[in-house]
Amino acid sequence: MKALSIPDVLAEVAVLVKPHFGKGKPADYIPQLASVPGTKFGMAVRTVDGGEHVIGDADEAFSLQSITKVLALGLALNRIGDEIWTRVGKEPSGTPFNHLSLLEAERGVPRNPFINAGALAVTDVLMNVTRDPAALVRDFGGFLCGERLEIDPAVAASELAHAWQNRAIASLMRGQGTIEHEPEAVVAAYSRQCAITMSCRQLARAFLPLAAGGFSPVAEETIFPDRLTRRLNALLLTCGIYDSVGNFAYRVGLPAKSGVGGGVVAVVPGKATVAVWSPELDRFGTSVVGTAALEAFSQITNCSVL
Ligand SMILES: NC(=O)CC[C@H](N)C(=O)O
Repeated sequence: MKALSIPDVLAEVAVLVKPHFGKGKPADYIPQLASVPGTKFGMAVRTVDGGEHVIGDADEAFSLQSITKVLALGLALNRIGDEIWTRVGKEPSGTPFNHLSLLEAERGVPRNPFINAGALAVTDVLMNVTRDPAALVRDFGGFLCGERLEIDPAVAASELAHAWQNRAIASLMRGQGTIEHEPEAVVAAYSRQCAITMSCRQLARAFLPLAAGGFSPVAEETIFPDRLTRRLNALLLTCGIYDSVGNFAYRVGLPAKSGVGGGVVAVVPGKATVAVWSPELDRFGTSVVGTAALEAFSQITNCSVL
């Protein structure tokens, strides 16, 4: 990264993203998320050497949604290791995150752990080690950011009440043997996991091991071996932004994960994590302003890994 100070960069980014408000819209298929004001914008940078810089609504908690899939995968890899890859692949899907078409054609084995099918398979694995996988993921995230986290019960209930597509995915996988537990229980656990909330500041802290060779400066503990950290970043780079991951890599050039709550967290390996939140989404389910902010950040600081 260039020598420009990070607070100056954040201030510049906040100006540059202004024209992008109003171009997307908050998720409406989970009704509880539709009511979050589209004008929200927060951003946090945490550097591996302890720097922390925030701007805007960076301390307001938002719904993590698919960003939790990275934490769940990290837990599953730590608990059962490479066996996870017998249940789920490592390829970009090229289809929307909640689609079934490939799943049926590919015998119930999801393309990757970050589409809904893959995340449901990971939840199913975690159900073998705990009765409450969502609480395990919440507590893991809390450990990584050094603060207690919450699961928003209204968001969890709202998603579960409308989770017909995810029920279909889970049923298909149960039929094919990719998941072992009752589809309804897996979908309920997954919906609760998606409803975990964090602020940008907490999110940047929680993902710091992915920028620091697996070590968490916040928890003062090695979370992942270095090789696994590289592999998680490879998955983020190729599968973290669903079926617009190519466009995101072209514009931002960083491993990252988005969620339909409007959060996006990006990793600058060896240097920092950058978390941004803004609820208006593009048609692929990623924050419009969040992507623009990370694109500006990456360009100004010249931190793209590509
Ligand atoms: N892309 C997302 O954030 C999707 C998560 C959401 N809970 C779902 O399953 O549809």
